[in-house]
Amino acid sequence: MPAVSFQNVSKTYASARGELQALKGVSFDIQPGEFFGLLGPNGAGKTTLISVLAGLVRASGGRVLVQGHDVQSDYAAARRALGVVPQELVFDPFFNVREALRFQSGYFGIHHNDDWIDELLQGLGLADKAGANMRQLSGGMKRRVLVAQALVHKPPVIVLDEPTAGVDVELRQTLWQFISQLNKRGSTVLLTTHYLEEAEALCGRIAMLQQGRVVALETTSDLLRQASSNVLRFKTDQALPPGLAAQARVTGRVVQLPAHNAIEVEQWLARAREAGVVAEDVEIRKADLEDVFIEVMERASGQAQKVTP
Ligand SMILES: Nc1ncnc2c1ncn2[C@@H]1O[C@H](COP(=O)(O)OP(=O)(O)OP(=O)(O)O)[C@@H](O)[C@H]1O
Repeated sequence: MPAVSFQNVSKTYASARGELQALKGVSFDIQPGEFFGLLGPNGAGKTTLISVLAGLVRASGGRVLVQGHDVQSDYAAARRALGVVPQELVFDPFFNVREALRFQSGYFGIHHNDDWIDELLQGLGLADKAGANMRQLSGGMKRRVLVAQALVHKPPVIVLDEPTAGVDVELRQTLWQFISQLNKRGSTVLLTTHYLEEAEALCGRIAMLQQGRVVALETTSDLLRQASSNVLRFKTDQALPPGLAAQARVTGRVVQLPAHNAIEVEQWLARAREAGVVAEDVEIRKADLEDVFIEVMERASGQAQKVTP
């Protein structure tokens, strides 16, 4: 049985400008023990899909099962199997950290949970903050508490919605070490993130969403294999000729061009030179998930419009 099963899920929001179809028939399964990434540009529908999974938003069509439990008709069982770390910092300012975690345990009918609470505090670098009031914690520390809260009932499926948005390197490392450990022990993880290098490093399989549709669903290694094997990168102050501009990803002075081999690299550089473009700091790097993401998004939208993750 899949850990999570999305079956033809659709969601239409009523908005001032009419109806907005945020999800258009999304179907895929996540198997037990997977570390699964859900990627897509802003507005693709990631948070909506996760909100439907968590029972916070009602789907307009289709259904979602968590370990076989329908998130609508069997809400309590589905919710118990899920640990959802929300994007926003929501917390009760009157509790200290340990009290907040005990309270959350009680919500799931779990008493005497201090052994696991201690393990969570330790694993998330919160051990010395157990007695601190939630109000006194920094944003990063609050985020750690949110993760601990989501895990307090030992859910088999962990859902992280952009957990590292705006957090420092140390918290990212602590978080990923701890979540990876839980994943090795058998937990299923569903992660949305705009940090593609994180997704590349952590996720075994990835779904990419665009405008409410799944446009790629593959193992991370298969996705990486699809990419042009290399990328030529250089800096320039000159404008690129149209032939190069159509193929290039340009960020400020930095130009990146897909290149399969040394001949293609030489051809790009020759064309740049002919157009009077002076290339500085030339380097060749391996294609990464960000390159694949951009290729997939451009292919899916059927135009050469540039999309940033
Ligand atoms: N409550 C709502 N009412 C109306 N429209 C909404 C609502 N929530 C989301 N939307 C719209 O649905 C679409 C999908 O939004 P969603 O937040 O799911 O995307 P996302 O992929 O999570 O984006 P981001 O990466 O920016 O978090 C967007 O066009 C958004 O404006």
